[in-house]
Amino acid sequence: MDISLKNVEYRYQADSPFERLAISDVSIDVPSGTYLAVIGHTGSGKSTVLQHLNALLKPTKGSVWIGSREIRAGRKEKNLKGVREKVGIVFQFPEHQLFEETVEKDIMFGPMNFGVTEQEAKARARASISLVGLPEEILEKSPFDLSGGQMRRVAIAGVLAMEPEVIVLDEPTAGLDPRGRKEIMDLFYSLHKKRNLSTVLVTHSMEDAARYADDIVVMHQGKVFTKGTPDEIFSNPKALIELGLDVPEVVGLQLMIEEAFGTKFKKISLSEDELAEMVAEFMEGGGRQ
Ligand SMILES: Nc1ncnc2c1ncn2[C@@H]1O[C@H](COP(=O)(O)OP(=O)(O)OP(=O)(O)O)[C@@H](O)[C@H]1O
Repeated sequence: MDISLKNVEYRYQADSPFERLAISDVSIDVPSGTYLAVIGHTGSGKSTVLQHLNALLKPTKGSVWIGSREIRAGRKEKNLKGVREKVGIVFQFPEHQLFEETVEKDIMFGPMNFGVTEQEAKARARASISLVGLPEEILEKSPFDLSGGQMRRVAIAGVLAMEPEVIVLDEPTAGLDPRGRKEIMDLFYSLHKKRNLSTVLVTHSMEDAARYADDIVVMHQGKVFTKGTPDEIFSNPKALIELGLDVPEVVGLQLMIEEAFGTKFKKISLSEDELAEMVAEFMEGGGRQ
């Protein structure tokens, strides 16, 4: 299922004295099966964009296509259950939304809310708990007896149990230790690859954007500043640094070497091996390229 934002504007509390323009003229495509990262400084509009992807917010100008359904500004939209079911959002700290007395009931809640039978919801709970790498026994436990990392996985299992066609991740690893972060990011990447699950990742981590995404959108002050492949985006690291963003460590190293020698590499690379080769060549040439 493709998703497409076309010239979207969104104003919070529109037509009130508290109106606030959050995003404007935002056009973003998420073709079926792609992995898109959305990066940008705090307040640049990432979460606002994200909530348009399953019609939690409706544009105040422009339109959003979610599969064959168009959500257009100024039009009353009825029955959005269908699109909400197909686009699962993992919000920041999703474990804060756990509330049932057992893990199983928590995971079953979403599917049953969308009309899935109890038996089918139970089967989905078993399947999704194993997808997130937890043992089946955990289904009988209270979510509140689990560790923080396990709670996060249970909350993610709840979204996966909806069997979405697109998954949207808002800083899904916030608050986890580095190992937990990598495990969760690898889990989403393998779901993306194995099931061709379209994935949209909102992140402050340039490393994750560079490592996992096919395409990156950089938001700045409510607009799309630039978009492209990781190689394209990070080939101009100074533009990102001027926006107050980090760059991946390997790109930062290249900038440091360039500054130290006062010369430029022919290109910026995201691969550590390529960097090692470039540095070797650079040194052989006496620090000139
Ligand atoms: N509920 C709201 N009411 C009014 N203004 C809001 C609301 N939510 C966000 N905004 C404003 O909209 C703009 C974009 O915010 P948004 O949360 O989309 O940015 P963000 O890039 O996701 O930030 P962060 O990285 O901090 O999550 C900001 O100016 C913000 O203050």
